[in-house]
Amino acid sequence: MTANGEPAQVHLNLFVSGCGHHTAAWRDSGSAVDRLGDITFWEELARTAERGRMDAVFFPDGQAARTDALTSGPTWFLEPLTTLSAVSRATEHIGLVASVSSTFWDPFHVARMVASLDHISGGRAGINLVTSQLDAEARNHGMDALPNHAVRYARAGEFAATLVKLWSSWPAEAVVADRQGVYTDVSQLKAVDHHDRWFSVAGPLNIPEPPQHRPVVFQAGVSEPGRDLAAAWADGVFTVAWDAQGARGFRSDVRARTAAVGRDPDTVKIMPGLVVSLGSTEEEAQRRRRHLDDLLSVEDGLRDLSSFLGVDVTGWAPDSVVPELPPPSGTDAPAGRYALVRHIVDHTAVRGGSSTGRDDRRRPTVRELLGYLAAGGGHATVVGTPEQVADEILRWVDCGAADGFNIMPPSLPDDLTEFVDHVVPLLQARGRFRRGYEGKYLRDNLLGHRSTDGRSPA
Ligand SMILES: Cc1cc2nc3c(=O)[nH]c(=O)nc-3n(C[C@H](O)[C@H](O)[C@H](O)COP(=O)(O)O)c2cc1C
Repeated sequence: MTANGEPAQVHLNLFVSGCGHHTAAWRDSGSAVDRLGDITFWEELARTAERGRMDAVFFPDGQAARTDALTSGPTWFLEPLTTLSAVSRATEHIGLVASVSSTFWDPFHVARMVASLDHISGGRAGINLVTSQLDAEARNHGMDALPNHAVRYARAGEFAATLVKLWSSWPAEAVVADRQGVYTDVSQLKAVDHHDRWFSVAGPLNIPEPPQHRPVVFQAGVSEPGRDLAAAWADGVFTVAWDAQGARGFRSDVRARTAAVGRDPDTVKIMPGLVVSLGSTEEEAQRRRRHLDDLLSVEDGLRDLSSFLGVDVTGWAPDSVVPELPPPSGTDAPAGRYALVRHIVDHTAVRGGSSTGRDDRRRPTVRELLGYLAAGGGHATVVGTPEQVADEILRWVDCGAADGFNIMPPSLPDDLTEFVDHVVPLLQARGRFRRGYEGKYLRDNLLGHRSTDGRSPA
């Protein structure tokens, strides 16, 4: 519910990933595996998402070739800000969001590139400010390993503060463009003069203020410092949640932190990922999904699962229900991964229902578990009819678990097209999703009129 008692509007982003979020999607005969370097593929996806009136298209990013995984799939992608510059010319309304690493980038570069994208797109740029995750990335940027978590987040906070100062350092009003001879009223320029622990930036930015004033900032970390970073600086949070209960706790915590720093919690939109497989019946949706799961290498999947669990499960039969999980090994297995597998096995409904336990009939089979891990690995998953998917989206929003979702199609473009053609109209018919873009800017469409000037937070 909104403050005036209306049911809340849903927000939807398209979260792109190669041929789709299912790691075996590229092997499907109709996949776009030969188009990953072809800009028209990405333009078409963005146009489909725009036809579905989605808030934004989101391109994740990383800074290392995944040589460990390159044999089993195309894990590369075009550099997102470059790609989005092209996509902006093929679209008119949809927001354009790229991940940017505060660990490897410099705030002046990012402020300049994102301000440029905001100008090019007429006010549709956004970033997902991440702190990066792999030592392999650090080794491409003059480091032996990633800085520790606390250091990464300390730098991220200073990075965000510097970005915001840079974006407002050459106010739009200062550009007079008087052909008699005055281009900029330099008395209105604001020195940045940021000299702190990580960055030393004199400023001002060498581009006038972007149309949105402040391009939209998302954040995607779940740790305490990640949540605090979101509370201080973000307009939205991308998160991962297997069920509504966990998501609800996370959302209320981020909202409380946002209020504690003096910002209106409604100006931070919490958007978990949602993996959606559709069919005109539940059985058809299940069949589509099983088709992708059948393309997975069971051998590779069981090897990865063995490392998650810290015990050898390579002998598990693919089509049997997952056996009782061995206890955590205590030493070898990453605790978060073990907990995730345990949670999926214990809380998953199978018959093609939802990951939330609504249709809880039996535990998943080994192949189904590998499929859940292979498509979004821990993000909420719905396999069902358009009505079931729309119901699930509204159930999460109405119980305070989400403001909307990052839609993660298992296979692209087909699962996106299905979503846009069959789920979006249902949400619109129920009065819960826009039929046209309300605003010119991403910030307006995501946040409504609350912060159109982009000059908050306090
Ligand atoms: C939906 C989503 C998208 C993410 N995208 C990226 C990305 O593109 N690049 C990246 O390095 N990290 C990405 N991350 C990882 C996080 O930003 C963050 O670095 C990670 O969760 C560790 O931070 P934490 O300890 O605060 O959770 C993403 C996380 C989520 C949930």
